[in-house]
Amino acid sequence: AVLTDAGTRTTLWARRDELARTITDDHVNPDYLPGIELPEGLSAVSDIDEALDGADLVVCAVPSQSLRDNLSRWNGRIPAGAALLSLAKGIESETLSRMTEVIADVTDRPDDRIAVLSGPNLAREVALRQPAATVVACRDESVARSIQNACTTAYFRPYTNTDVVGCEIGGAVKNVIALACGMASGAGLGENTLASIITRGLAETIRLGEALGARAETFAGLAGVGDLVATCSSPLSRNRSFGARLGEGRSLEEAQQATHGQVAEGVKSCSSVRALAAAHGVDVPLTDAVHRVCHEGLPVRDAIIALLSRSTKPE
Ligand SMILES: NC(=O)c1ccc[n+]([C@@H]2O[C@H](COP(=O)([O-])OP(=O)(O)OC[C@H]3O[C@@H](n4cnc5c(N)ncnc54)[C@H](O)[C@@H]3O)[C@@H](O)[C@H]2O)c1
Ligand SMILES: O=P(O)(O)OC[C@H](O)CO
Repeated sequence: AVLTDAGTRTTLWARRDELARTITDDHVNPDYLPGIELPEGLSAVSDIDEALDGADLVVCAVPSQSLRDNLSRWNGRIPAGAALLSLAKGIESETLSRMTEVIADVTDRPDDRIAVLSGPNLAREVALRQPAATVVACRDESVARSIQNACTTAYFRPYTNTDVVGCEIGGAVKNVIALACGMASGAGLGENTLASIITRGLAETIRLGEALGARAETFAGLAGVGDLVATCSSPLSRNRSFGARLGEGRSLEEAQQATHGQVAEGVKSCSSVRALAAAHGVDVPLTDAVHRVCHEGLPVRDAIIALLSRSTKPE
């Protein structure tokens, strides 16, 4: 919708033909964005060849853990000169790869044709055309600028950056920290706790990002603190809502069922972020606590006690 509003001719690919037809003919996506009118010029198809035909830019918006599988099926059909843009915010479980690394691995394209878009961009608010800013990052700044041009509208303001690693780590780790905020909120805790989690969550994001080669200042920007605050504060966030259900005492299975098939990326990425941090000798106590609650059955109350009983240290 943003690309179409920006004047960029856009074809959406959907797996279900029926949904593709509803988007093209009725300009709505009732399962995911009920009550929102999509731009008239936006069309959708279920045939991947039709979607990719003549594309200059391929925007990958499937969940992180399915990107490799989808891209492998699309690979031979992506036009040779096309740039690829990732919207996904996660770390692949099996390989601990960032999404642009998965794209490079599968498509064998150079880094300067692969970009990421990340920022405080809750889908429903963007689709409602509420003002928001974001970051388009690519190692080649001219590619980032051309993608910026392709998606700038009166309500959507992208900034460019060349720090791909920082933008991707910011996007993946904020989902894990939003789960932690949801857990605290679901357990009945208030704003001091949430602000402490957000701030210390940012500290561990920066530690991990710098260890991976990111620039610290990226985390002070939209793809860092911007997205972290939006996701940790909003009831629209699937990650925060998922954490809140766990904080209320529901099981992982019950929390999963309540998502109605939508993805809360942090549930899988908490384990991959934790493993990535361990591989680089980086301490990520909040991520570790989220992993233990989600995957080792640790009650939220015990996770809070464990976090607060660590030895004290300078900020
Ligand atoms: N929703 C947001 O507000 C938002 C904002 C910015 C970035 N993102 C990121 O975008 C990515 C996609 O999230 P989303 O919000 O669209 O998730 P979603 O769960 O709302 O929708 C995912 C879409 O992908 C499809 N899908 C699911 N599994 C698939 C598979 N194996 N192969 C192909 N398609 C599949 C679903 O049918 C659905 O259309 C995530 O990494 C998310 O973090 C989401
Ligand atoms: O709904 P969430 O938790 O996946 O978050 C959506 C976006 O990433 C916010 O920028």
